[in-house]
Amino acid sequence: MDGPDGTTPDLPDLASRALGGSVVVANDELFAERENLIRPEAPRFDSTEFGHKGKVYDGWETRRRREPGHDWAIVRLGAAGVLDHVVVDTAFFKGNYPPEISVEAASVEGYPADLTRATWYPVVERSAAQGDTANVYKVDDDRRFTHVRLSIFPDGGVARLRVHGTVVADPRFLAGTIDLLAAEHGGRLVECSDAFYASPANLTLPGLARHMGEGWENARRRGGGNDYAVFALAAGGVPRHVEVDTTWFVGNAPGWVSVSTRDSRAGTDWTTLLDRVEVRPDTRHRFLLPDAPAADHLRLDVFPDGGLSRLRLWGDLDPDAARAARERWWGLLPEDHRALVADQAPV
Ligand SMILES: NC(=O)NC(NC(N)=O)C(=O)[O-]
Repeated sequence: MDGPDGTTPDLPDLASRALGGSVVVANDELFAERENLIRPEAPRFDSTEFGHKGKVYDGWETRRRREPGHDWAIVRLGAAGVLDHVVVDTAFFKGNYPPEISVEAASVEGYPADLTRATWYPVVERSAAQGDTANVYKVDDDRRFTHVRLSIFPDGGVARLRVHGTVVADPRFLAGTIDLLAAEHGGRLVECSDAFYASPANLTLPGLARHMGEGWENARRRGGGNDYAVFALAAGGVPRHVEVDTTWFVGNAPGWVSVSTRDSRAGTDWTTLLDRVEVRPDTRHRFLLPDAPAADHLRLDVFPDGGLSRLRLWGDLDPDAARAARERWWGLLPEDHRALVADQAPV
């Protein structure tokens, strides 16, 4: 189902700090720090809070411009990918929002010091923005980008920048035994029974959860049945072991869990890898998966309900998936990036 203006809903925010994004540089941030732009949580506002430089805002805010020009900030995406839509959220910026914005994107190899010298491609033309509004802009560009540059005309404040899209991992780093479920590798939530408090997509974020709110939490189940989540793996591969982390879930961990996989490439049905097993609260469990078949989807069942903070499926890409990942990456690289890594072209 489409979202507003043909956007695809439920795609991850590639810029989010939760995925490792960073606001690398901005030309000005006198009133409010650029880093706020990519905080994962919703922006907040306290009408009574003033600091040394003026009203405190949970966002990025530049000073009133007294000369021609405009303000800008560059964001390194936590995970590179193909962009679907950008949200420029001006929440609480009412008399000081930018009336117009534009967004460009770049595909950068390595870690250059000066990102202003990258090749920047327009992905959202200069467009009107409203104050105190989550402004949504569709992106129609099939290339894979690593960075975005938000420009605001002429100046003002933006609470959050969300860059929703599909992760396309660099296949050179998908070697060896990796977490086949990780969002940063391209793993994604396909469906779930209940995300009342927080989405199961959180289970695939990098690092450990810092509190219960960073995991998946469903509501207390009052009827029959059990809660579940289905994920597409980053790429097809052979699972070695699974990590089921209930850390922070003390009074609301599941009683039992099971894990199944299937290979949609071969059209196979679900195979149970981990039969219903009892789990403990606040514990990182690891279960070996000997003789697991190749798979590209995973289903987690929790009984009867309950939350987890992380789910990892460690395994190795199979040769077909590794080849497909390299061809996809190469096909989506912008021309200037392809020229830099010509020796990496798939054979
Ligand atoms: N009340 C304000 O927001 N004023 C100014 N901004 C801050 N942060 O104080 C301004 O001029 O945009």
